Amino acid sequence: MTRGRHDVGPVCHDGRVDQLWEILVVLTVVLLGAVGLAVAFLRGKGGKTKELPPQEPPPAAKDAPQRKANTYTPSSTAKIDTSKGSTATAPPPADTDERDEPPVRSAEPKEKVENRGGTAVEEAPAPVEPAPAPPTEPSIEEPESARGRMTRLSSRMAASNSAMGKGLLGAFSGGGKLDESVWEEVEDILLGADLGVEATTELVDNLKKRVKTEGSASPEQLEMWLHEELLKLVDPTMDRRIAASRVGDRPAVVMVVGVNGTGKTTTVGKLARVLVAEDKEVLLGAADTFRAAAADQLETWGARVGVATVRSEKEGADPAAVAFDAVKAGKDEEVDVVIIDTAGRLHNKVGLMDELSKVKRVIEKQSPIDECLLVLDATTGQNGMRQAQVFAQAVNITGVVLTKLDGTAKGGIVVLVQRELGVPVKLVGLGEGADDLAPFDPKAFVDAVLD
Ligand SMILES: Nc1nc2c(ncn2[C@@H]2O[C@H](COP(=O)(O)OP(=O)(O)OP(=O)(O)O)[C@@H](O)[C@H]2O)c(=O)[nH]1
Repeated sequence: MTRGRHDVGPVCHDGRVDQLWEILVVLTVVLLGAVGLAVAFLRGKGGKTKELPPQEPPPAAKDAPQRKANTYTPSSTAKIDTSKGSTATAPPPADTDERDEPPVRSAEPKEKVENRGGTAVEEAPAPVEPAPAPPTEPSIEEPESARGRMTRLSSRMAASNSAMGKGLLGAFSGGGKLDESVWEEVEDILLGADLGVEATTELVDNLKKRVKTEGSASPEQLEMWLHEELLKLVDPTMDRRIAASRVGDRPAVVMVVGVNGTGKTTTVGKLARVLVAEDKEVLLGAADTFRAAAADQLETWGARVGVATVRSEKEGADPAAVAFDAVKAGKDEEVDVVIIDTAGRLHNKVGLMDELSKVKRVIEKQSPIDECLLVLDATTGQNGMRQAQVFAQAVNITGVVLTKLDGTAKGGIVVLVQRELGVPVKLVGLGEGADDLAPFDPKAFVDAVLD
């Protein structure tokens, strides 16, 4: 028994131990299961994509300055920022995991990257091979050189003035039979072309004299004399140079005046192009503060050829103050020439003339005015001449720009205006194109009219 008990004893003891082990195993399994569930639960929760707060735009985009209008800031440079399109930089890395990769240059222009704002990171353009920078977008136009423009544009003058030339040559085609009716016809044609009474009489008288001296004349001979007499009237001896080079240690100052609609602002823009083509440093002054859009128009003209514009952001600002600032800036920046656009319209004529005189006086506190160009619309004929006289009383006109000569058969206005004002036509506008302004060449003009 004892043995049995003894025998049984250990068996009983072993059984309890087994039970204890079973309980322990079950407990362990339950505990592990609970831990597993907890971990799974936590994982499941944390495994979901965390909603990120809205991303800030990449620093490059956020901090990049807004593209400024081409407005001159006297304290900084007179040149506009011509680097548009040339400073394209790689966008910031799309993901922190990729930061170790070498920086690449974005194939896209910087502007586009900036415009995307916060989404730029996710939509970063595919990097391109780190290669030489892509060619920059040409943002500055290269204006046509002034030389040869008259030749290019003379066909436009010929087209509109061919009636005058054809009429004159037709009148003389009879050769020797030059009776009074022929001379009257010639006079009518010249007067119709706005040559003016004085110049017309002079030309006809001179031709009559030559015919009288020679006894008779062939149509070819008459054509040659007509050419010579017209050229004499247009006067190739006048100095038609534009004062656009530095005078000593200051820039040349060019003031542009004229009635609104004659093409003044357009002419200032075109003139800037002519001068840029001649490697001049130009600064524009938008002193036409009467018409709100005039400064924008001028600024756009300038920006096309990399020329800055001094302007006021305030509509109706004092034009004299703008002109003063422009000339001062031109001096500070040591440009070659400052061109000032002025208003052509005010509530009344006296007001306009007073304003122009004031602009002139105020500019002269900074610098003498080297050139004062009057812009005249060739299509307005005698009416334009009356306007010219009014301007000539307010400011000292040194030259005339005759615009829209492409659209008129009245080319004789060139002679008339020079005679009435005693100043040369220096430039002619022969179209709406940016480079359709040419230095006036008397011979090319007469050739275009008669050929
Ligand atoms: N056909 C032709 N059109 C021209 C010429 N010059 C200027 N124009 C046009 O004339 C119109 C008036 O030009 P603007 O420069 O705005 O005239 P503006 O004298 O400055 O006018 P305001 O600013 O109102 O004083 C524009 O449509 C020009 O394109 C030219 O030589 N030929």
